[in-house]
Amino acid sequence: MALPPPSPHVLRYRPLPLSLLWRRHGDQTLTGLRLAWWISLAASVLLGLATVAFGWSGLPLRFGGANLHLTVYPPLTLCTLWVLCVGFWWGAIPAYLATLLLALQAGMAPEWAVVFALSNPLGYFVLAVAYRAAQMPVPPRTGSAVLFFVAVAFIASVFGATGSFIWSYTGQVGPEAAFAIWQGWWLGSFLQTLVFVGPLLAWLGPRAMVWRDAQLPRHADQLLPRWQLFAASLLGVGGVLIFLWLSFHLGRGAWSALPAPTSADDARRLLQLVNEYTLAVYWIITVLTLAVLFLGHHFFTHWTGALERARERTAVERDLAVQRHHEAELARQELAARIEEIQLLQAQLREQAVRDPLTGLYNRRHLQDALPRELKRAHRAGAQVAVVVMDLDHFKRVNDEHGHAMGDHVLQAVADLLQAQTRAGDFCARYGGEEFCLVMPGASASQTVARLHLLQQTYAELCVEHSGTRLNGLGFSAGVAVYPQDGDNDSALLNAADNALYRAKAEGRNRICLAAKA
Ligand SMILES: Nc1nc2c(ncn2[C@@H]2O[C@H](COP(=O)(O)OP(=O)(O)OP(=O)(O)O)[C@@H](O)[C@H]2O)c(=O)[nH]1
Repeated sequence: MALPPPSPHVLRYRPLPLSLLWRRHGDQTLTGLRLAWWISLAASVLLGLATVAFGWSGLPLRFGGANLHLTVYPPLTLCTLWVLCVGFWWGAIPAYLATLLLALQAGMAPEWAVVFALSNPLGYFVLAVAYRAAQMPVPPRTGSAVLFFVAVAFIASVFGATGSFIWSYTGQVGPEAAFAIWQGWWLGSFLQTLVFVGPLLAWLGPRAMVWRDAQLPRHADQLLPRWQLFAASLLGVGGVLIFLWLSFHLGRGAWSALPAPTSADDARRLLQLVNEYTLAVYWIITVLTLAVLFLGHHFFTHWTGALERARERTAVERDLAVQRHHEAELARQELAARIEEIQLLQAQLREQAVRDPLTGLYNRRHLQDALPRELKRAHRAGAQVAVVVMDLDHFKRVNDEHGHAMGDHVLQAVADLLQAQTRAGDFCARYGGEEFCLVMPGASASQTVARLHLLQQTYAELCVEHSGTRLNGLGFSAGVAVYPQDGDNDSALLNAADNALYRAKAEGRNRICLAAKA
């Protein structure tokens, strides 16, 4: 069945708790996993015992000019797969039991066998910590995953091969044989890991991990504790140093145990020992080169990835900022339009508050505000201000004889006339029903009277037409008061003009009276 390619985080090392062997996980019973583990445990023990029974423990091999006794240990392959695909304890326990029983069967003293069996779990511990710390994909399917796998497998093999010393010590072998056993042990488990575990892990690993993640979905990526990174680095450096030290120490022991060469055979043995001795140095150089390659590749991809992510983030933030700026500009324009609308409405309201709706002239309220201002200005300038109160004559008759609508038309016509015939700076207001007030800053009494006569003449000639009725020959009376001589404030002036108007009405209408003549 073709599997979809698993995401990189699925392929990272994620140990499962051993408690899954006896505890339920949600509604998963995980029977298959448990059964597989028990079968592996039994197989490891049987294969371990068979190693001794059938004498598989060492394969003589000539490698790089050195004679080696490669240790072959099948449970190692099985248990390493469990460690990397499922978790440390899942592989460490079968490996420990298999080695323990093997050692006892081989006749090792039980107190030594108990310690001896710890060597493989020690190597597994190194594997597990390194994979957890590096967060590398476990299946060696990419260049950096292969480099990492080889480097870590070497260091784990060195730790796992520490059992060779107990084996040599309890077996009472000489220094020369001890060196050969050590070399064969670590190299055997290293090659086994590369040749069997590597390909199996590349093929089986992704399937096992996809299955594991489907059964036991991960909740969140846990941040790795710093101590694990530190421990992994320490184990890596420590493993290389232990390997160097042990190889040199054992090599020197084997060297000094050799008798001085007296024959060609002795010289060959010496040469062979030198070969084996230098092989250790080659391995260290190889592993260090792999480690440097891995780290270089890892850091390079990490940094370029971080740079790429930062570039993408910056581009997204820049687009966002441009979009926000655009939105802010739109909002600003919208706000400006609204403010303009409000200001227009406010101006309209202000205008409505000071205007008379029928004639469009200023109303009495505005007159009360504006007249004192004009008087103050005139006071500062030492100027005169003429205030006229005018009243249409016999206006009641217009209403009575031609209707209220005609009356309104006449009022509007008077307002138009006043606005047309007043100078800029003068202003007119509707003072009452058919009463108007004209304020003429800077005008003298005579100028005002002359202007009013002109208005009277135009008004008399005016022809107002409404609903087929024409009306003309109209007149008005007016009273004039001039600041400052007729009053020094608005109400005094209006009173004086009102009184003059009263006189004009009393004297027969259609005339202009000055307050000064009272
Ligand atoms: N059509 C109309 N008539 C108004 C308005 N305001 C006041 N009037 C009328 O104006 C008339 C004023 O009448 P009066 O005060 O007797 O004055 P008059 O008839 O002009 O007489 P004199 O002022 O004495 O010449 C009344 O009939 C009011 O109803 C208005 O807005 N429209």
